[in-house]
Amino acid sequence: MDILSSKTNGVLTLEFNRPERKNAITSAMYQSMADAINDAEQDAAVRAILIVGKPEIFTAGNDLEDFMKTSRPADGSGIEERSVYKFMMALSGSTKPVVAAVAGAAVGIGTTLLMHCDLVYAADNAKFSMPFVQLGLCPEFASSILLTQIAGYPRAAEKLMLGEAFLAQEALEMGLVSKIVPAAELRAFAEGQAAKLVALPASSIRATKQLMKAARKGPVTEAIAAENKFFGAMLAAPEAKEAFTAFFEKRKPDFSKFA
Ligand SMILES: C/C=C/C(=O)SCCNC(=O)CCNC(=O)[C@H](O)C(C)(C)COP(=O)(O)OP(=O)(O)OC[C@H]1O[C@@H](n2cnc3c(N)ncnc32)[C@H](O)[C@@H]1OP(=O)(O)O
Repeated sequence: MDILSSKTNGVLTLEFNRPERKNAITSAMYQSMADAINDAEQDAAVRAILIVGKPEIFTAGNDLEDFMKTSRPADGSGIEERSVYKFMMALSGSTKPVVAAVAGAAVGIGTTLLMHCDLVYAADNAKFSMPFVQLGLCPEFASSILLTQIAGYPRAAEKLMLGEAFLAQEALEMGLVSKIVPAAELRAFAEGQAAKLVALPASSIRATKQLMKAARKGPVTEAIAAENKFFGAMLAAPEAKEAFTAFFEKRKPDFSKFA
């Protein structure tokens, strides 16, 4: 099972469990997380959701083999049928509070998804990156506007254009994470925070989350649609093919031949 899913004491826990591939996320993994979150939405016994990885890796982002294999319409149409979209819509639309605990690398969508969670805890070994441009791609799932809101334009531009990785302390300073926790304590700490949410009045949590997210709902939906139009075309373009091939050939990509 590449995603471990369990419901215990009012918490749905989703755990990335593909360490041999650095928890890279396949279509099947997105689908299984989407199903679990949608199921939790209908289950009054679930009062919080916790997303975790392994102590050494949160996730290496979208599986690059999946990116290479999957052909999509270049105009970005049909996004609703894709499992990554189903997962991100389930996550960003969830009325339950979502806690994320990040240890090790959180790459690409691994960092993007955090912007759709409520409480984000980082281990002191956490490392974030959004190397979309390095892959010949562009930001997705509203990271183009959410990171800008969180971190301010110049810092967001540095992270989204240069795609350089940044550590837990910088993520805390820019407002991407709620707190840094020693790596050995991260899981227990995040579970404790989720347990606190479970004990609080669910209706108050729901209302608070709805109010806090209301202003960004429309812009997020619009950004996702706009990003997707670029993303679909870029995924099929030679720049991305060169980047994916270079990754698996363990060499630097050569973009010099593309205008
Ligand atoms: C819509 C969503 C968009 C996105 O999410 S875009 C982002 C896509 N992700 C990436 O570009 C990250 C690619 N991976 C990495 O950069 C590195 O990995 C890490 C920094 C995460 C870890 O580096 P290290 O510890 O040196 O591990 P390793 O030797 O590179 O990886 C171990 C095995 O895991 C496979 N793997 C790693 N990431 C992915 C991936 N994203 N998709 C598919 N496979 C992946 C490798 O190939 C390798 O495999 P083998 O042992 O056979 O050489």
